[in-house]
Amino acid sequence: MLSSSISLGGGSGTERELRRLERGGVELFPLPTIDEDEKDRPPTLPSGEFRPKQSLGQNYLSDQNYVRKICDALIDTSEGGSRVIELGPGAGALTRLLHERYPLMTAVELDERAISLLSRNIPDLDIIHDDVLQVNWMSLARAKGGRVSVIGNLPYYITSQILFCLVDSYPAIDQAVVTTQWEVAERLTARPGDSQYSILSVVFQLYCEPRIVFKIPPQVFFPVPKVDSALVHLRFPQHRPPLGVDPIHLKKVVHSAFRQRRKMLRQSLKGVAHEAGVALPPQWGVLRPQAMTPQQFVEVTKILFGPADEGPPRRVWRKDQHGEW
Ligand SMILES: C[S@@+](CC[C@H](N)C(=O)[O-])C[C@H]1O[C@@H](n2cnc3c(N)ncnc32)[C@H](O)[C@@H]1O
Repeated sequence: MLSSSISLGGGSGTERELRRLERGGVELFPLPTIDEDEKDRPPTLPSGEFRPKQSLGQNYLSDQNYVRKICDALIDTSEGGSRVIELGPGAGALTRLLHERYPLMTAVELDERAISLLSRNIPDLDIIHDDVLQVNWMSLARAKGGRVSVIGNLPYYITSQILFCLVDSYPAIDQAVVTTQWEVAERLTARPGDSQYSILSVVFQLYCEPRIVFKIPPQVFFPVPKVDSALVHLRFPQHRPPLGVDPIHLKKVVHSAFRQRRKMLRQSLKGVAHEAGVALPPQWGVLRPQAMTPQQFVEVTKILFGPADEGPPRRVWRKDQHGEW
């Protein structure tokens, strides 16, 4: 049962109340109410529900302005929003507004406590109770009749892995509007020469068009994280030109090059070139990964392994185990 609620809308009174409840051993859980009259008020925090689990990356959105801004960044035109997929709805901060706009949306959540709460508060919400890393995006898009739009305030402990899953299933994805740590957003969008330029930059800029929509301050989450966040928009082009190489080979090249990011390719790709049985031409050997465009990584792969069909979408970029890069 939902019991007494207190406002999470900021102010020292709220903070004091939270600390008092915590000291009293009351389990806290930030739940935005779904009462029509309450729509524009700050979210509320009923006691007696459940405590945010750090192990599930549960930092809940507690600021209605940001809830609205995030939802506004998604434009999906499928009928009833049937192709909108929310990852990690939690207590429903985004879900409430998304479901108003996209009544046929689907949400994927692992935490049973959140699922039972959502089922009570939004009874006709379509929920998949599963690990987001187990979602078969190709089947889901087939079932939905087309490429899907992904949205979510992501659990940060698996952000990159979730995003790599989307890349591995690129034909199934139209767009993704997701929160990430600010540093991850910088890496996704960094250009050659930037200090944040990394594997993430190369891979995501080859498969989609990543863009930072806005910065998000820590204070709009509960519990308050230690880092800034960003809303990132990834647009997956419907007709991306084929890479012209086997993505498994490309992964070998990109990973080996960035494993020794300060070294020239003639050093960092020695093992890969040996495996391919090809000597890297000297003009390529003197390059360093930090200065290479994403397309140049494709070119090096082509030189070493030859041109190839990209093959069907499959697990290439995501790791086998949970974990960040
Ligand atoms: C950062 S919270 C966001 C909650 C809510 N959308 C909000 O903005 O307040 C991340 C959510 O992802 C869920 N989650 C964490 N790991 C998951 C996984 N592997 N599969 C599905 N959901 C997961 C958590 O339970 C939590 O509800």
